[in-house]
Order: sequence, then structure tokens, then C-alpha cells
Amino acid sequence: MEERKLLHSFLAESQKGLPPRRMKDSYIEVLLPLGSEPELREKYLTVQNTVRFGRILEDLDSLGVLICYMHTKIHSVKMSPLSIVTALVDKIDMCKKSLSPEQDIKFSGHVSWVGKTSMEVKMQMFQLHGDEFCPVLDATFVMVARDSENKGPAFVNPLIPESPEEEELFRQGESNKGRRIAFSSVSLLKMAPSAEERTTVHEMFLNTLDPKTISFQSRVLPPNAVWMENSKLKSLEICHPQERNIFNRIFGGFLMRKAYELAWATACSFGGSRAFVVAVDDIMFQKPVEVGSLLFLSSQVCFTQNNYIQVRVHSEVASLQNKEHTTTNVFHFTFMSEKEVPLVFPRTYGESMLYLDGQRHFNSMSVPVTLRKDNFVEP
Ligand SMILES: CCCCCCCCCCCCCCCCCC(=O)SCCNC(=O)CCNC(=O)[C@H](O)C(C)(C)COP(=O)(O)OP(=O)(O)OC[C@H]1O[C@@H](n2cnc3c(N)ncnc32)[C@H](O)[C@@H]1OP(=O)(O)O
Repeated sequence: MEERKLLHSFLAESQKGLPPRRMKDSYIEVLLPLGSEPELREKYLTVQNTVRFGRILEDLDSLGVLICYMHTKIHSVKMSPLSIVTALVDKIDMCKKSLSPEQDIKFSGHVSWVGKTSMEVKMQMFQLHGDEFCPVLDATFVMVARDSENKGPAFVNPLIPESPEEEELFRQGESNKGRRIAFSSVSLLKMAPSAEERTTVHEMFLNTLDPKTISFQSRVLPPNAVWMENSKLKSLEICHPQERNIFNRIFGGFLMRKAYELAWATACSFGGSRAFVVAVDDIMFQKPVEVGSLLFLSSQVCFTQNNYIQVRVHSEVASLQNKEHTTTNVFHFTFMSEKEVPLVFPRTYGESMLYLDGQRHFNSMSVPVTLRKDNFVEP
């Protein structure tokens, strides 16, 4: 960090002072040679002989950071004065069936939109089938540039779209920002549910009233349903130095992997069969996680429909000395189960809000539901 302090003088005072970049300046392709390097396979292997999705999340996170460094590179300086952190996983949509641990994987990506200090990165992943790399997933992350010591914001180079396709991507980046603001402004933490959502909650409440008693208190579960509070799984991680990034904080990818694996276990145990991830969205990195923290992960099924299970993971940290818990992330994962899953019923008002939030995330999924029958990606 002492060395990084010296890099402050390379930070721009305004965005205008930085040379514009093109999308191709940050474009990169990276090969993960699972097919040709069997010793690498072990790290990615699941017991069902598929590829660990948690490992892919880690790779996407590192790749996103690398892409941002390419966009902001100062050619005359060996080290970047910027600290790039993951602010948001906006969306990951799966678009391919099984991932084989025996075939090469290719990632590609580039910066697709920039604000003043933030950058949207689009990444794709492909897997070799025969002679061809076929698409597996599309991911959109938002990264934020901070100063050399990660203490305050730092400007990033403007981005100049060069073709109608690039202009469209840039416009999409702008509209993604608008969509995120709109989504968060109607958050159930700030506003009451819509009339339709209120009806849903009340109907669910009525469905759980015991017909034998005239009471709001006696609640019974309808057939093939589970109380939301009984769908929880929790875990604790000690954040060892091994998981730290170059800024001495815990890797965003590590946090995602741990949250994803807990979510997957929650979905499997809830559905009673194997679960396959179909979408990840709106993972917000609100606060950095310090090395040495205790990381408490709490996972819960908050919405289900047919074969689909929407899981939310809440992560909090506390230090050994200070027992006060601080929320660092909220993760949203959508899984598909091999068979139809039970309905999940909220018992309290707070749980009803979790249910509606889960339903909103489920409905915001962009991959058509019918596509997902052969979508087999595991932890
Ligand atoms: C096999 C293939 C693999 C390939 C691998 C290749 C490997 C190569 C190696 C590469 C190096 C790897 C290094 C890895 C480093 C990993 C990075 C991490 O882990 S990081 C660890 C995990 N991450 C963390 O620990 C981060 C924790 N979070 C934080 O520190 C803060 O919340 C914050 C800094 C993100 C924002 O702070 P806040 O006070 O809000 O800041 P401001 O108000 O000042 O706004 C600044 C800008 O941010 C925007 N913006 C903000 N939020 C959001 C959002 N949700 N959504 C969207 N945008 C958001 C906001 O709009 C504004 O934009 P603009 O208008 O200026 O353009």
C-alpha cells in the first residue's frame, strides 16, 4: 500500500483529462484449457462430472477487473494508479446446456459503457463442442474505479462507440443504469407493494388460515407447501489472507462462490433433487470485506414456480473483536429443479416482502423459461 500511495499523482483530475478509448481497446479473449490441461480440471470438477459454476463466477470477476484495467491503462506507467472493485453483478444468463469438464472454455469481454467512475463490462463464455465454441453464458458486471489506496472515487477514460452495434451497446448500458435506478426506487425497503402484489400476499395469507377456527392466528400450510422460515441454510466463513485481493480486501469472486454454493445446497435440499442455475442477478457489493472478518451467509428460498426456485443469500460480516454485524452483499440466484418443487409460504409481513422481492427478481429474468430444460450447470 505504501508503494500505491506514490501512484496518486497519476490520477486524473477530471474525466476530460483522460484519452477516450474504444470498445476494442479493452476487448480480450481468455482460454481456460480444461480439455488440454487435465491438472486444471480438478479445481473445476463437480461430483456429477460437470463444471463448478462457483469457479466460473470467480473467473468472471477477475476477468471483469482485467478488462477495466485494459480500458484505463496508462501506457507510460507500469502499474495502474486505479483500484478497480466489483460494484454489481447486474445479470448472468445461462444459454447453454451441460458444461463438460473435459472441453476447453473461452471467455471474452470488453467495456460496454462508462459513467464518470464506473464501467459496465459485458462478458461471454463459450465451450468447445466439436470444432466450434458455443455460447454458454452472458454476463454484465459494473466495476468502479477508486484511487490508488481504494479510499475515494477516481475518473475513468471516456468510451467512444465506433459502429451502430457499439452505439446500441452503449445505449443499453445507459438504459441499464436507468433500469437499476427505477428498480431500486420501487424497492420494498422504500415503498409499499403494488396493488397486485398486495392481493398476492393477502391471498397467500387466506390460504394458510385454518378453516376450523375463526382466527387470524391459527395458520396451517396448504398441501405441498413449505414455510419460508424452514427453507433456510446458514454458513460461516473465516476470511483468511489467502482470499485477499491486491487491495487487501476479500475477493468479490470468492464471496460469490461461497454464496452460490450455499444457494445451490439450499435449492437442492428444498426441491429434493439436483438443481441447476439458470440466472444470477443484482448482486450488489455494498461494502468491502476485510481480511480476518467472520462472514455470515444466510440463504433462503423466497419464491418458487413450477420447477423454479428463487434463492436469496444475505451476507454480513463481523470482526472477532466487534460483534456488530454489517451487511456486505445480497445475492439472487434462480435455479431449475429436476422436478416440480413445493410452494413456499411466508408467515410474517417481512417474509411476504422477501417473497415479492423474489418474485420481482424471477420475473426480471430475460432468458425464456422454455429454453432451460437442458440447462445443466452445477456448483
Ligand atoms: C480463466 C479466466 C480468468 C481470467 C482472469 C484474468 C486474471 C487477471 C488478473 C486480474 C486482476 C484480478 C484482480 C481482482 C480484483 C478483484 C476485485 C475485487 O475482488 S473487489 C471486491 C469486491 N467488491 C467490493 O468490495 C466493493 C465494495 N463496495 C464498495 O466499496 C462501494 O460500494 C463502491 C466503491 C462500489 C461504491 O461506493 P459509493 O460510495 O456508492 O461510490 P460513489 O457514490 O462514489 O459512486 C461511484 C460510482 O459507482 C457507481 N455505483 C455505485 N454502486 C453501484 C451499483 N450497485 N451499481 C452500479 N453502479 C454503482 C455510481 O453510480 C458511481 O458511478 P459514476 O456515476 O461515477 O460513473
